Amino acid sequence: MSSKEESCLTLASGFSFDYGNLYGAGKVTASDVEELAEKLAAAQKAVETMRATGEVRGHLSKDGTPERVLFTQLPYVAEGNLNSPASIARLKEFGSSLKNTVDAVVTFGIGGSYLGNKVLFDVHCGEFWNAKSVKERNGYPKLYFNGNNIDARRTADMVEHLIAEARLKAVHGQPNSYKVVLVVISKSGGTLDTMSTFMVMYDALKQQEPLLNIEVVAVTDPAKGEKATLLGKLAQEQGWPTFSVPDGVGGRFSIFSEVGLVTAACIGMDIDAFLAGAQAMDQACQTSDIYKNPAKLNAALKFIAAEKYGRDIEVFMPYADYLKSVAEWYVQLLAESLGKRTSREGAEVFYGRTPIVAVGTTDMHAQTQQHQDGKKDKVVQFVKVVKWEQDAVIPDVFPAVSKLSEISSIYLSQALDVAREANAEALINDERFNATLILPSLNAYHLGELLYMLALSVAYEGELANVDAFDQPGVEAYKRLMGPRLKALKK
Ligand SMILES: O=P(O)(O)OC[C@H]1O[C@H](O)[C@H](O)[C@@H](O)[C@@H]1O
Repeated sequence: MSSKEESCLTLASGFSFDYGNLYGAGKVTASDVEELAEKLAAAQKAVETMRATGEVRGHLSKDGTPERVLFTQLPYVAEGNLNSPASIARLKEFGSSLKNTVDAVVTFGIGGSYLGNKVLFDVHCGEFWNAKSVKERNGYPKLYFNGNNIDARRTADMVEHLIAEARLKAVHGQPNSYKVVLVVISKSGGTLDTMSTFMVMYDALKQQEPLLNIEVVAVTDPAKGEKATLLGKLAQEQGWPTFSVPDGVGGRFSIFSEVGLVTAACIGMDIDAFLAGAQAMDQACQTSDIYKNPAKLNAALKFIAAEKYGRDIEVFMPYADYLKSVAEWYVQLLAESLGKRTSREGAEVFYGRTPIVAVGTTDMHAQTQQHQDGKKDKVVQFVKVVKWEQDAVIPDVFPAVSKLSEISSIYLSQALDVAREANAEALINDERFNATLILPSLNAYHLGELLYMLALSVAYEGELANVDAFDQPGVEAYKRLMGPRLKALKK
């Protein structure tokens, strides 16, 4: 099992996990994995139970009551499920209703209410979406993100920018027709970052009426009455349409729920393909054979790499600019799921692998020195895209300059891949563990596979490390200090 060809798990779709530089002699060995057999069998059972019933041993909600974990249901669109045919149809209708009628959408959210949405935007829209014409955007609106920080300058800039756009439209003969939809996303419904920037922008843009028209959509916990979130109550009072962050789906798993799908709908991304990719991955991960189950294998190898070989930093390094946000999404997933002070029985364990964001080739010119020569405490997780939709050949524009002429006639994607391969090989030549996730192309389906595999992987690793992968009690410490200080400021 240690030869290169055997150390690559490939699914029917072509999605692969190449773990040859993480597994074998001098790396995590087959006997390391065998030694873990008992824990792996228990983890398999626990994940199966979670999938069937939502029950996860020891998992409690913020208020200390047992809470189900339901994200594994999200890829399955069915009557009575969290994503039902009716809910998906409603999302699509919402997306269509924006076409050629809404100029810009601003989504407000942070953490799990932002990071996944940014991934979908980057992969579907790329960097220049907002600079494209309505026709080039297929009628869909421009899309901006806010609330993912409390940044006064950027928030003011965004207000100014939207007003300038509305004025420009007026100058071009369409006065008072600029329409903005503010999509406010918060599971808890009261997050400072999200709500403060929303309130600033809502007020500033409202003051510009009728130059601008504002509509608000809320995405929050669907509880009604007394239990409704602050955002939910506000939406009810103001008559704003709402979408749900369902019970049992934590923020960092919510990309497959209406949280992520509402953004997908706003930009015309293929929701069905995205969920189909996630579903295919969920099915692939139902086998107990670790060498056929990508999420379980990833979890086991990384867990052993950390516990036995001290490699408890994971550098997530896609070779693609538009996948940088996947690395940022993964930071929350790994940090909040596995960075835990105590085991499920309450003993201090201080578990966790520290996530680092990197992008190839960019960070080969910045971080790689450290990965290659620094402490041997990392696993570098590469992501490779096989087929690029656009791919330029480097032209021989300066034939007299031999160094430049030498790289001509090569595709940019080939140069990128050679760089990745060389990086991976140089690292493993010095026993620096790495692995590569391979996407046949950058589309909604393979993105669904990738994100779901990573989400399910932390569920397995939580079991192996015996920590609750679905809470985040550590984030309450600063919140307890912050609350009274905010109140004091008001006085
Ligand atoms: O969706 P919200 O309730 O606004 O929460 C946004 C984020 O807030 C906190 O920081 C939590 O630690 C995150 O897990 C969560 O994703």
